[in-house]
Parts: sequence; structure tokens; C-alpha cells
Amino acid sequence: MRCGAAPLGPPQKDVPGDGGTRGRGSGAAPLTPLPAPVLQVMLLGDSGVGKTCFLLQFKDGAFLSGTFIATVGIDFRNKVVAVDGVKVKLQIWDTAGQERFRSVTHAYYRDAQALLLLYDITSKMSFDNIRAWLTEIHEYAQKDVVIMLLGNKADVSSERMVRTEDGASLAREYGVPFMETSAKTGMNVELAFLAIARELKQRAVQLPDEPRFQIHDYIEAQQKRSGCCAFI
Ligand SMILES: Nc1nc2c(ncn2[C@@H]2O[C@H](COP(=O)(O)OP(=O)(O)OP(=O)(O)O)[C@@H](O)[C@H]2O)c(=O)[nH]1
Ligand SMILES: [Mg+2]
Repeated sequence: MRCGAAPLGPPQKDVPGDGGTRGRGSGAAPLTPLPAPVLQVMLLGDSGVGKTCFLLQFKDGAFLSGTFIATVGIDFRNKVVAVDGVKVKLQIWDTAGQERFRSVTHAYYRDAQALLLLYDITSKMSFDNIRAWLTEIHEYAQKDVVIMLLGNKADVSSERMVRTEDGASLAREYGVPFMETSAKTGMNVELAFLAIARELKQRAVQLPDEPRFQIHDYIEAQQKRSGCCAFI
């Protein structure tokens, strides 16, 4: 699986729960754990902003710079993460950013519980297109979908065309969390997915007296802890 090069390839078959016996009679086989709940996350943004690389970095901790081959249609990868000791499976849909695939990817918006909307900090056009992406999201996605705005390729600050504060102020205008990331160095990649996983898990199992999870506060606290720039 190479980001920026060959497409992700056919999704790996999930390794289902072992589905073995479940506590039949004495001396029964141990209870098998319930399969982790599946949370649907989708990567969106112009072609070339780094969606496939972002997914590869999260999935395998790898970044293979090479010639850029655009994703065709849509693909997905699964990754199980633990949120407060609870395992959740993130099913992450990597969409093609090219216009010609838009009708294909629109069909998947409805299933997404969270959307990571990327632009490339070295491409003013990819940032200017964010408003159009948000309009498409409001048209095709669920009303309560979680959206996070990400300014990717933050490692290439020498070619920066979009100021961090411009990303932050656009995010504030739409009331969505924001971070700058790098699929190359891994900066904020895992944090983006873990913040989304927490938000979705919290929504799924909100206990009556449990305080509401605040994704903005969580990101800020994690970034302070890691000493990384905090723009949310
Ligand atoms: N320096 C740097 N390069 C990156 C980063 N992310 C992606 N790239 C490069 O940008 C190019 C495009 O990356 P992809 O991940 O394939 O882009 P994409 O958004 O999936 O593009 P589509 O599949 O066409 O939608 C590749 O050449 C990558 O090597 C990053 O964070 N930093
Ligand atoms: Mg791609």
C-alpha cells in the first residue's frame, strides 16, 4: 500500500471475532469478546492534499514518498484503537479527490459518522475549495456528522501558502476542530483519529451523568501535552 503511488488495493478481509463457542456447559471454552463496534470515518479533500498518505501513516506508520498516483474511486482500511480501554474499529474510507469521482464518493457520505476534511498548506486552491467541500458535506452527509478540518503537509513550511491562523479562523467559522498535520512526519495524525474515535464513542455510549466529551478541549490538552502547536 503506497501513498501517493499505487492505490491502497483491495481492502483486507477483516479478522472477525473468533466467533468460537460462547460459554456452553461446564469446562466451556472461554467467552469470546464481542466484536469491537465499527465507526465509519471518511477522508475528504482535493486531489493531492495527502488523504491516502494520511491513512497509510495512521494504519502502518509509514510514508513512502514517490510519484503521486491519484486514488481511483474509493477504498477503505480498518484499524482497531482503544478509547478509555474500550476497543473500537475505525473503518476509514479513503476517497478520490479528483472531480470525476465525485458522484461515486457522494454515495458513501451518508454512512460516514465522521469526516476528516484535508487541505494542503502549500496549495491555496485546496484551502479555497474547503468551503465547497463543506457545502457538499451539508448536502450529502448526515446532519450530525463529526467534521474535523486538517491542514496537511505542515512539514513543508518553506512552501506554505496558507497561514495557520487562516485555517483556524475558517474552522471557528464552521465550529469544527482544526489541526495542522503531516502525513510525512506523522504530526497530529494519530491525534486526529483518536479525537474522532473518542467523540464517536462518547456519542454511542453517553452515560447520563457523564460529562459531555469536548473534542476541542481534548485536542488542545493533547497538543499542550505533546508540546505541539495548538490550533483548534
Ligand atoms: N511533504 C509531504 N508530502 C505529502 C504529505 N502528504 C502527502 N504528501 C505527498 O503528496 C502527494 C499526494 O499524496 P496522496 O496521499 O496520494 O494524495 P491524495 O489526497 O490521496 O490524492 P487523491 O487520491 O488524488 O485524492 C504524494 O506525492 C505524497 O507523497 C505530507 O504530509 N507531507
Ligand atoms: Mg489518494
